[in-house]
Amino acid sequence: MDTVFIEGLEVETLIGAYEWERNIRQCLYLDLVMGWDIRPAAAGDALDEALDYAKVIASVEQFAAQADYILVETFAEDLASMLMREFGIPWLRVRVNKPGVHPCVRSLGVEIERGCR
Ligand SMILES: Nc1nc2c(c(=O)[nH]1)N=C([C@H](O)[C@@H](O)CO)CN2
Repeated sequence: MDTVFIEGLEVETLIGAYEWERNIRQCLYLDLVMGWDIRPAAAGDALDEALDYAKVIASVEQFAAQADYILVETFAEDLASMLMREFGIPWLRVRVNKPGVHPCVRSLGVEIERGCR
């Protein structure tokens, strides 16, 4: 399956299990790989046949701005569901990187795949 990807999308959101995290906004870095047949868009050189990554970014930013989760797991699940529903994406991989959590770790988080390839 063809894919459209977005790597290292930086968003700010309310997320975390600890008390000190409930009053701040933190940065997450998101990597998205989304299944999409790119042939119709390529054949007509037509944006309206493409999975418009500018629209995906806008939706993700809106989602993150309104989100309030304890776990990165829940953030990833709900983001994946929203994108599949809103854009008709049949399969995707969502990786949520939460930086600066541990002094010995550059980044940690979760990666999920949902839907059918
Ligand atoms: N599997 C997870 N473990 C932890 C999470 C999480 O979201 N998923 N979150 C935390 C804290 O919020 C931590 O990131 C704060 O530094 C701990 N473990």
